[in-house]
Amino acid sequence: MGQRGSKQPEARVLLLGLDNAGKSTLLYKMKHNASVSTVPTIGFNVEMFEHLTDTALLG
Ligand SMILES: Nc1nc2c(ncn2[C@@H]2O[C@H](COP(=O)(O)OP(=O)(O)OP(=O)(O)O)[C@@H](O)[C@H]2O)c(=O)[nH]1
Ligand SMILES: [Mg+2]
Repeated sequence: MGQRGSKQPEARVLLLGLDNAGKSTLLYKMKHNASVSTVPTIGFNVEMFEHLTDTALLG
């Protein structure tokens, strides 16, 4: 994610929520742009992905 010199900003995002809230579903939807079936997460999920942002919105 984010090569050196890239103008695309990097961010580390912590996604917190109650059990069964849809955290994993949202994570994999953003990563793969697809709806995936999930099982309850033991521990935590860590994923890296690129997501184009509208830099104008970021200032
Ligand atoms: N109706 C509806 N169901 C959703 C939505 N997002 C997720 N679900 C369903 O909610 C259930 C739990 O989703 P997960 O993504 O596994 O939830 P989680 O927060 O990761 O759960 P834990 O890992 O157990 O904490 C699954 O059956 C999903 O299909 C949504 O936006 N709408
Ligand atoms: Mg989960």
